[in-house]
Amino acid sequence: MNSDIQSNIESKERAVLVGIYGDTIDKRQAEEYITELELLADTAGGVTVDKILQHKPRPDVSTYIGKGKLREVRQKMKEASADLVIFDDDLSPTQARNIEKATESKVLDRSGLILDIFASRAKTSAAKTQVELAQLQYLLPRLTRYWTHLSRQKGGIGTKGPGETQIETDRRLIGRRISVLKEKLEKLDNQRKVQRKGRKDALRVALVGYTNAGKSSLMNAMTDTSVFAENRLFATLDATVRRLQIDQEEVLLSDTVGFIRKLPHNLVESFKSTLDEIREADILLHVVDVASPVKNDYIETVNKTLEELEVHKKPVILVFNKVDLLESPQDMADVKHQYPGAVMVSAYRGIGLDDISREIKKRVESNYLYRKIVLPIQNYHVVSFLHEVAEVEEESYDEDSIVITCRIHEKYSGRLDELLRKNNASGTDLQGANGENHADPGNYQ
Ligand SMILES: Nc1nc2c(ncn2[C@@H]2O[C@H](COP(=O)(O)OP(=O)(O)OP(=O)(O)O)[C@@H](O)[C@H]2O)c(=O)[nH]1
Ligand SMILES: [Mg+2]
Repeated sequence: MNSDIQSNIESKERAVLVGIYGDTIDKRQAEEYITELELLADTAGGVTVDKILQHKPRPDVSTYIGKGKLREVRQKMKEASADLVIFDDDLSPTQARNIEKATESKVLDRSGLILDIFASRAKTSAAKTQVELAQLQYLLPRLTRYWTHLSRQKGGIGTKGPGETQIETDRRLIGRRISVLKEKLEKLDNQRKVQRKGRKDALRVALVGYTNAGKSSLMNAMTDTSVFAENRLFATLDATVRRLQIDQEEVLLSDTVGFIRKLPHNLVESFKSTLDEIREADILLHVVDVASPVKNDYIETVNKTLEELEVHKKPVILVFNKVDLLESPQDMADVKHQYPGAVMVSAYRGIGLDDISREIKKRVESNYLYRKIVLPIQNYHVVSFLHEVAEVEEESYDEDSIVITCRIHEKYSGRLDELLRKNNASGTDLQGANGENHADPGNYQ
């Protein structure tokens, strides 16, 4: 065997995972969550040697699990020669300190682990800056001698990112570093805004979903490109945008960072620019791993995150990916029954991709209005605005007016109405794309 690989395996940190269940989550969910934590630990380069679940309706304020259970954890860690203990929840700085004292080993919580993965995965300057900011904000309240000292000196999981010297310096320095990073992010954000202006007219579609659902794979399948995808969590940290043509419609498809249960709050904040892709999208494709036994939980987590981002009112197309993994046609029928509007696809096999395009088209059509605009003559800037943003179908001029019939996206309605108001013009809604007749809301004479 290659000696590098050998040493890599040997150097893997051994982790014991700990979680609780009771009031808010039942045992089955807790088991799924701790399996997810195992995958997170694996993604971070660790190996899980034991998993411990305790029935405990509410976490203990000072030690999270009970004192007796903590002794058991310590014992099991010794037996399994574990290097660290990872909790499937966020620990308060006090809890973390107490647990560390009691177990005499490195302690990590869910946020710390996720931050560590993000740190090792960040490639671009923006992602690196965002992760460092989130890490420092996470670290600041935990910056006490004992905990930091022990955790940091041992190296390994939970210690990637800002180096030892930075962390050991006093809070003021970290505070200053935080402002510098924030400034840097603001600059990057402005640059992105400028870039985005150039593409404002195309339809914007964003892939969102739980981590590992197959968003990047779907992006690749739909656009015939190769965006990094793998069976580990958080393969994608930066938004990638690709062009796509659906009939005549030009579509910009963006891949985004995956969501996860209890995504650290400051991490969500610091990924603002990535999440702007979602905020600015016209349509969201919510990708779900259809083969997961906890897909309903995933859907719920994603919906909650979308709500937190205040984008839940956007049109969403639910896309069940990985249908190739379903064992029977009945499984497929069950999902269809539970989620009637959803699209069933396989990024691997290229199944159902046309259905996604068809759904996108359907949503787009329902967003267009047919309008007849009557303008006093010489209002050429209104004419050129219409030519810029709408599909002009008829245009006629006589001595005192210009009459234009056009198909216009509803997102321009506000701007158009304002222009009409300012210019003493009138706009009549003709027929919506869905065949309804609309009353005339826009006579501004
Ligand atoms: N069987 C099967 N596996 C798939 C399919 N699509 C994606 N996968 C696998 O699922 C895993 C995750 O895929 P990604 O495309 O990286 O998922 P993602 O949603 O972009 O994940 P993050 O970027 O980590 O949030 C990879 O191992 C893919 O190969 C599919 O249609 N069928
Ligand atoms: Mg991805």
